[in-house]
Order: sequence, then structure tokens, then C-alpha cells
Amino acid sequence: MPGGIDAHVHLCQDLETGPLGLGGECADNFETGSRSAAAGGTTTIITFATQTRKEEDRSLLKVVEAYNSRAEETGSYVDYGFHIIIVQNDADILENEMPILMNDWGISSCKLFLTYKTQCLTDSQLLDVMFAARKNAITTMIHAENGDMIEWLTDKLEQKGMVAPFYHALSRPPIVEGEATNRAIALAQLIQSPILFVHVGSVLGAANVRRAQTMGLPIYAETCPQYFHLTWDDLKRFHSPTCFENSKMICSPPPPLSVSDHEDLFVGLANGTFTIYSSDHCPFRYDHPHGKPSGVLEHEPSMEGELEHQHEGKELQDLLRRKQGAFRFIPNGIPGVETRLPLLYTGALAKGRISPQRFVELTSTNPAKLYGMYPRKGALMPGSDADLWYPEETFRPFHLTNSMLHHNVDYTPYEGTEFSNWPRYTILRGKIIWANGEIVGKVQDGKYVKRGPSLLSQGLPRADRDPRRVASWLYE
Ligand SMILES: NC(=O)NCCC(=O)O
Ligand SMILES: [Zn+2]
Repeated sequence: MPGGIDAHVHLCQDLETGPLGLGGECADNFETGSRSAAAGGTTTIITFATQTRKEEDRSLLKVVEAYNSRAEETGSYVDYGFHIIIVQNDADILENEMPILMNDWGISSCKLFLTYKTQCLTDSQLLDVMFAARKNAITTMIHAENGDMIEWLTDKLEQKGMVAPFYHALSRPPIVEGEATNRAIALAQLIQSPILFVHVGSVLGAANVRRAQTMGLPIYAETCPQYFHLTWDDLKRFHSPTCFENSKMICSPPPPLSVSDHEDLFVGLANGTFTIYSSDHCPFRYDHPHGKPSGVLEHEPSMEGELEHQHEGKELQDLLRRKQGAFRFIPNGIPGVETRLPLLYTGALAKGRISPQRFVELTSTNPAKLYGMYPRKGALMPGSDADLWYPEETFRPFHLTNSMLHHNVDYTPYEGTEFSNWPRYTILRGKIIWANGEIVGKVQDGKYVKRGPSLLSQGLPRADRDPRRVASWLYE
């Protein structure tokens, strides 16, 4: 199969993923994250360069340079690129720097947030950035959750003492994604802009996407393994519902309520509602004070009467065993770059839910087309990069343990899950980098990928272009 392209990987990133934009420390750098990608059959990753609202981050170009130097510091086992996360609607920057991002850096995608206090944009700010992106053939990616709903519900849950990790999902019921996808679709429709929803995790979100697609709007959606392999029950997997260890399963949007949601989402994988399948690898350690334990350490009531120095090793683990913390302070995100392809193989392809062709589209060809890398990437054709992965022809299923993985995270949400296949070889531009369970590539093998415009968003949408209904006149 063509090498996997994982278009949603957080590495070396300053992550501010709590409802108030609280940060956690990203556990993987380009060395460990790309090593994990290679071992899971992925040959290209697109990671994030993140603007903040600090004055020194006004320039998007400076942000990209800084993130690129993080990649160059260690090197990468697989090819890599960046999406730019934009959190300001600075007119000068958008006008002057977007063309340079596109033409000089080959960064043809930006990500915007409808949640997280430190990142989220208002509707008019969203329109500013989407409009600028559209004019530069840059694809807009949207994290679609209604931040105000989340914050309001979080406050109410806290007032009732419902703060354990298990309650994280109650602060983000499906309507949170439902409202935000609807709103972003309306904004995109208004200014005739293509958008891609990242990590769609609810049946409601998927239905909104499907309805927009049926109207002929250029709306695309990404989904991720956690929405097919975890449910709300996994948020109480460890010991008791109030146990802090359940923070290991916290990501946003949360896993769906039940396996019947999985079945509905599998339909979206098969019928094209979902364009791409990425990991949203967002790694936090459980044994690190700036990883998941922030959920206890940042929560004053949990820390009342505790000694200040209880921040490392066994003492930290002991604290986590005793305290439930509060989900508000737990960084959102779970690891998954290595398990992405084997999980889709096991859960969908091997079970006949999707065809081999669809598998390749979701994991490689469509991300290449969507993010301007096709046909260099995402295809087995003369002239394409020889990026491949080989599933085993006959394979004895096994149960995963975290020690088998190559990331720098001390757990996997899929501990104990049975896998019915795993890559025997991963090949990057003709060079074997993973063979028979061993990394055989070098951390300098990966190269930066300069991307072009999206192939999926070229041309105006077929939907209504009447200037009395939508602002098509903007482009005249
Ligand atoms: N998805 C998630 O829980 N973490 C990644 C950061 C984000 O929310 O975009
Ligand atoms: Zn996100």
C-alpha cells in the first residue's frame, strides 16, 4: 500500500488544550514521534506550527521558522510538513505573510479553533482568516467545538462536584460539535470557502458534514481511531469512575457514547463523508508533572494540604492514586500515530467494513490530494515517491502492550487491544526504514515536504453562487 500519510500529528508543540488554554508538555519530539510513525507504516506526517497571542508570535513566518528548527534539531525518520495554527486575525500579517507561507514554505493549510480561550476566534475573525486563506489557495482546517458551551457546562459540573476525568465527556456532549460544525459550514458557505473539519467524533457532526456535502459545498472531514475504538466507558476503564488514571483517555472531542455510534461512524468512513483518517497524535505522559498529572497538580482543592515537592516519580504516582483531580486541568489528547493504520486495518478493512481501495484513500491518497502532495505522495505510480508499507499476508493476531510501541509516551489507550495486522516493512522514498519489528532507518532520513494547493478545493463550489444569497461578489 502507499505509505501512510498522517495529516494530524502534534510534535514538539506548545500545547494549550484545556478549556482555558492551559498547557501540557508534548511528550514526543520529531525523533520519537516520527520513529513511532515509521513503525506504524506512516511515511509522511503533517505536524502543527502554532501561533500564540504573544507579541513575538505575531509573525506567522517566525512561528514556522521556530517550529522548523525544532524539527531540524533532531531530524525525522519520515517526511514531514507543517500546518500553521492561526489565533489572530491580523490584517497585515494575513495579507503579507500568507502568500509567502504558500509560495516559499509550501504550507497550504491553516488550522483555526472554535474553542480554547487562548486560541478560539470569533465568527468575524474566522471569516477574516478563511477569506485570506481562500484567496491564497490555503485550505482552512477547523477544530469545531463550541468553546462557550464547554466552559459553561464545565462550570456547572464543577458546582455539582462532578470533576473527575470521567465527566470530561459530559462537558462536551455531541451538540457541542453539532453547533460548531453547523456554524462553520454557514461561514464557509457565506464566503464560498472550502473547509476541512479535523477530528470529527460525533454522529451529529458527521451528519452535518454529509448534509453540506449533499448541497454541493466543498466541506471535508477528518476522523480518527479513537472515535471507532473507544467509548465513554473507556473513560471509567481504570479502577473506578472517579480514578484519575482515566485521564489517559481524555481527548477532545471525547470518544462517542457507545458502540452503536461506532457503527454509524463506520458508515461515514465507507460512504465518503470522511475524507481522511488521521491519528490526532497528541502525546502527554502519565508520569510527568506537565503531562496528564496537571489535572491534579493545577487543581487547588486536590492539592490542599499536599507537600509541594510531590511532583516526581513514585510520589507523583502516589498522589495520582489518591486524588481525582479535575478534568478542566487535564491536557486534551492521546497518542496514536503508530496504531492508526493497524487499527483501521483491524477494525474496518479486515472486517469488510471498507474496501482496500477506500483504506488507501482514507490513509494516504486523500490526505495527499487534500494537502497538496499528490501524486508525489499518496500513490504507487511512476514518478511518485516510493513510499510504501506492507501488511503481512498471513498474520497471527496479537494483543498490544505499550512496550511494543516507539513513542515517548508511557501508555497507549489501546493496551490489550487485539490487532489482526501490523506493517512488516515501511519504505520511505525507496529505503526500508522499518522491517520485521525493527527500526532500520535513520533519524536524518525524513525530509521537509513543500506542498502545493489542495487538489480537492480547486474551482468554485457547485453550490449556490447567486450573490444575493452568498457573498460570491467578494471574489469579483
Ligand atoms: N484533540 C485533542 O484532544 N488534542 C489535540 C489538540 C486539539 O484539541 O486540537
Ligand atoms: Zn483540535
